[in-house]
Amino acid sequence: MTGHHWGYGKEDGPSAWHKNYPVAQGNRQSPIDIIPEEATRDRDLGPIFLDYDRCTSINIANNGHSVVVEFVDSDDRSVIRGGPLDNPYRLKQFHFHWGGKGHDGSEHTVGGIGYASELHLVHWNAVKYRSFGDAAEAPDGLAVLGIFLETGDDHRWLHMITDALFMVKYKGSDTDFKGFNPKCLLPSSLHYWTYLGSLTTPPLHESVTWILLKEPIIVSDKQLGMFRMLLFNGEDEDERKRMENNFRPPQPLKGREVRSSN
Ligand SMILES: NS(=O)(=O)c1ccc(NCc2ccco2)cc1
Ligand SMILES: [Zn+2]
Repeated sequence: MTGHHWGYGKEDGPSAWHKNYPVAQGNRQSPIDIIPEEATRDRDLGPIFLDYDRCTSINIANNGHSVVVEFVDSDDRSVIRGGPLDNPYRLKQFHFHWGGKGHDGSEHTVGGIGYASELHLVHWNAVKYRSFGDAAEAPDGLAVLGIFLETGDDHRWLHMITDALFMVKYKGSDTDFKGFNPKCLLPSSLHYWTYLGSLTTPPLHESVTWILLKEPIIVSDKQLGMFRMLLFNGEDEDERKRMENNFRPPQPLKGREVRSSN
């Protein structure tokens, strides 16, 4: 891996990340396999609140690892709060992880079962830290809301995203993406599992309070197939590598507790 280039291939994929990022073998790595019957039902664990009504999306981009929608995070206009969180955390971006055609591509698994895809809404603790970068290096710096995607009928709002993917086919491309509220991507229930973990891609910082919704959203095979039109490589590179299987497999639990909302 020249420099700190990493990917999802045989040579630069998750099994090689520890060479440049030794924390890959740390004690609070993500994702994990969630075993529902082993999760602790914690009566003190209240509901989460997603105040996204004044959220401001900026753009959609292909960063060579996933497709990312970024938000204005210079004030508390869109935050997640409650549940396991002691402060409100500001929404910074969301992105997806997915598999190859007919293959699962979620990062977390539930009772050893994967989903077709997983959506991550990334938030940072702006009460305690001055920037996302600083928060990303702190044990209570980030909160990522994970939502599983299961295949079935078309998702009524996902087309807003899939319609824009042709504009960001190549690594390093981005385009305006204003007025998108991720509330439209939530399932009906906000019941969740939560545990202390890490970023699931390098730099793999152990700074994430994970909040995983139990109820998946339903998207169609066709919609998911649109994500596979994206490429890992830039327009200038001669090799065309379809962006798929951009997920890290489950990591050792190392004695961590997984809690369940009521
Ligand atoms: N898949 S995820 O939700 O755990 C996730 C979320 C955000 C980042 N950001 C990468 C980063 C953080 C600091 C510098 O660069 C990486 C991974
Ligand atoms: Zn992610």
